[in-house]
Amino acid sequence: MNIEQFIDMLSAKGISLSPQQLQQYETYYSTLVEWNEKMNLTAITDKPEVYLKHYYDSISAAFYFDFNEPLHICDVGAGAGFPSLPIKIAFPELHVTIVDSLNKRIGFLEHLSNQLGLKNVQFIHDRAETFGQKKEHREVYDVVTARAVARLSVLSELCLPLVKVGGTFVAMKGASAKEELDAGKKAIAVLGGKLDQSFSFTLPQEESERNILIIKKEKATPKKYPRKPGTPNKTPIE
Ligand SMILES: C[S@@+](CC[C@H](N)C(=O)[O-])C[C@H]1O[C@@H](n2cnc3c(N)ncnc32)[C@H](O)[C@@H]1O
Repeated sequence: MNIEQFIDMLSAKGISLSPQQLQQYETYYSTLVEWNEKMNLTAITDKPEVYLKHYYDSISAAFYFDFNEPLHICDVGAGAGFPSLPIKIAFPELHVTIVDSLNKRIGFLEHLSNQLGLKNVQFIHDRAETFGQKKEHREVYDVVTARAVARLSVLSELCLPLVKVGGTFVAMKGASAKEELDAGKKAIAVLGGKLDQSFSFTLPQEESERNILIIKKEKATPKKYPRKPGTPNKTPIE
């Protein structure tokens, strides 16, 4: 996907980008590729592929969920910033907290955020299992996002405790979404969530299936979740 196609396809979805926002995506790309030489951030480095499989794919969540409000989102296991940073560039009013268990990636995100001049972003080095037990992060986020982090049953245990009651967990999944949903139904219910809607689509210019699951937080998550890493006999809630 070249930049003109990126602009046109987003515009067709009602998302228009200013020259400054387009410059931010360009700076994101050059910083990502530069730091990727020193550390493992992404296997995708070809520019049109980054625009399609990282930026456009990340922003596709906004085709199904309205980010056009000053919501506070938490992105669990964002790695090199996906999906939350492409979304933040497109919707600058958002407040974004990223939690990732790999400190090197947090270092990259801090540098990137300075390069991009992002405001209202926070990067935290922690495991979601411990982060979600901290009072200041538990059940406070309007929206929690996650892409390519874990199976839905496990991911729900990491993400739903962070969502405030009435808020939303947006899980970005591949072709295994239906099977993961079947296996994850119990976990979602135990953790206080309920599947509201799911959307299946393919990215432009390629065939692989994408699924966006919109899971509403209906009631508080029991205090024992998320269980700590190393909890004896810990198996997914399935
Ligand atoms: C495969 S990468 C995906 C990164 C990004 N979400 C994307 O779509 O490109 C998974 C990321 O999740 C982080 N991660 C895995 N388990 C985690 C946990 N329990 N708590 C916090 N971060 C975690 C890893 O450090 C890694 O950066």
